[in-house]
Amino acid sequence: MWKYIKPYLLFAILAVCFMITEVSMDLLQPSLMSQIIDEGVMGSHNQGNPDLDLVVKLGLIMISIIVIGAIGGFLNNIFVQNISQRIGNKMRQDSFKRIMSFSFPQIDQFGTGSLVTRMTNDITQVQAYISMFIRTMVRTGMMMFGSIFFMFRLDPKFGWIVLCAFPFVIGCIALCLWKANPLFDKLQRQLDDINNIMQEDIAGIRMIKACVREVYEKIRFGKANDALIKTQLKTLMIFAFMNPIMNMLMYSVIGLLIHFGSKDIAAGVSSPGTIMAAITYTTQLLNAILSLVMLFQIVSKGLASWHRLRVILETEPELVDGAFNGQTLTNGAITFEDVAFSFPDSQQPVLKQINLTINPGETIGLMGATGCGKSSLVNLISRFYDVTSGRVLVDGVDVREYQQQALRQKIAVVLQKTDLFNVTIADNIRWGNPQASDEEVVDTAKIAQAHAFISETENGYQNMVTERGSNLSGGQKQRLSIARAVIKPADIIIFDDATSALDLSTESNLYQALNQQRPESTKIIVAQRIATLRQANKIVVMDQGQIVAIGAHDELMSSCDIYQDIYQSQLGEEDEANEQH
Ligand SMILES: Nc1ncnc2c1ncn2[C@@H]1O[C@H](COP(=O)(O)OP(=O)(O)OP(=O)(O)O)[C@@H](O)[C@H]1O
Repeated sequence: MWKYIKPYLLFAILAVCFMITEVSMDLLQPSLMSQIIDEGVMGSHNQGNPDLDLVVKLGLIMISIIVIGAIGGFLNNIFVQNISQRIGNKMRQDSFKRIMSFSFPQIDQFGTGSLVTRMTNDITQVQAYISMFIRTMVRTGMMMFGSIFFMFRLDPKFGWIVLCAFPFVIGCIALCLWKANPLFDKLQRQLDDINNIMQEDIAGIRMIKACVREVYEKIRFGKANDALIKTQLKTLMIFAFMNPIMNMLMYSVIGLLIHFGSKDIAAGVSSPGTIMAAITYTTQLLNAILSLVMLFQIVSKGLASWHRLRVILETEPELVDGAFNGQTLTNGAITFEDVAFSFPDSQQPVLKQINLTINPGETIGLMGATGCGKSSLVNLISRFYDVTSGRVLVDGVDVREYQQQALRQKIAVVLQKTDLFNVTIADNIRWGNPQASDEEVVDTAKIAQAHAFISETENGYQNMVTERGSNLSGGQKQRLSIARAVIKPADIIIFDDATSALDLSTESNLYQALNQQRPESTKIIVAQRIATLRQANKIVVMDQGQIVAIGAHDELMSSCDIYQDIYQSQLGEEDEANEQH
């Protein structure tokens, strides 16, 4: 936390100075008021005759004090808000940067909902904590000590009455915080749960409606929401007890002050102004204690949130950058050397003994039953995950030795799941290469077989894509994702089941155009359909995490049983594909 506060230390000191000014002015008021009553109105120094000149003079001083106090409070507020907003902003930026450097398993470990809660709600809590701390801590501390000091000055007896009430006040606050603190942690975790459900449900609303699961999801959300409300109410109940107890304590003190004060007035050793000032100081003290309670609540919440943020800020990225900047002699060569891979937290090997060499410019088809490890294998090339053993080399260099950005600059990937952004079609394509000209965008869309449908839309390339591409068909989304990858000047292009929503003719045109326009790029095509892979230089057949055969279509037809079985099961499609050629 110090790291974030340090740059604003001067501002914080100034804010404290303004607050001291405000509180000092507040503390002077009751004494002045007492003087106005005793000397001005009651004329205690003028044989009982009211001194109106003194009342006007002291009244003007009092107004000046109020104005100075208000200016101090105003400036303090501006400085404090400025500091807390800037600190929150910096924390948000740092957390975002750190999250961007996390590996996929690290993101999974936190959960998207929790990361969003930490970046939003937790940062707001920390901001509130910082501003309350600077503002209320100083104000409350000064008010408490100042009020007690002035009470002793008015009459030591009054000071002792207030001091005797203090152990009860502190005991009451300590008890409440001890009870409430664990609940603050719980509240944040329950907010995580709610955010997770909300995120899943809003993103998957179409599926929820399609499966008529609205009621189930409502119940699931309701349960999480109820749990949160229950904890919130528990916390509120704890603090709801506190205010009346504090009020009771302080009114008892006021009662005692009036009791002893009236006796002193009767005995002629005190005045009504003194009693009034003592009561005002007690009220100021009560308010200070009540804000202290609030401060403790916000500090406890803020600290719980800060702890959750720290976990993000102090989590080291799992994938450590290598030193290599990606300048190689060859472009697009890939080698798997004895690679094995398991997902973190899983003992089950997903890939075993993978040995494979892919030459620059080659087109490789990757096929096999669902779940056999095809995506896992291609994910190792971009270093989305690290191998468990063995090596993956890109252009002769182990991917772990690359600077991650330099490595990924060489590779364009079209993932199985299409993610488009809420910008224009042109900008979605340009995402792969922000420097690309309008002409390049159109040329790439033509390769991806997207130009025709884009041209038919009302605004063409300037048409907005709605969130997650919900205004496009599955095949259109896939084609835009392909265009986004192809526009990137990469040596390697990976299609991970990227054309599953395209008909065979469109798919065939796409690969033909790609081979013509980008002959030098190495292409890896993961697909289930043999028709998709027939033009590949080599087809790699996988089964249960292992490579069981490598060869061209005709070779595999005569030597690989698994390939033959897949061929037989897709015979209808094959005929259609032959017709396309
Ligand atoms: N993030 C993950 N954590 C743990 N296990 C995973 C993860 N992703 C995939 N798996 C498991 O790893 C295995 C291989 O998955 P992978 O996605 O590589 O298969 P695939 O051949 O690409 O499948 P498909 O053709 O269905 O896309 C599967 O058994 C899957 O359950």
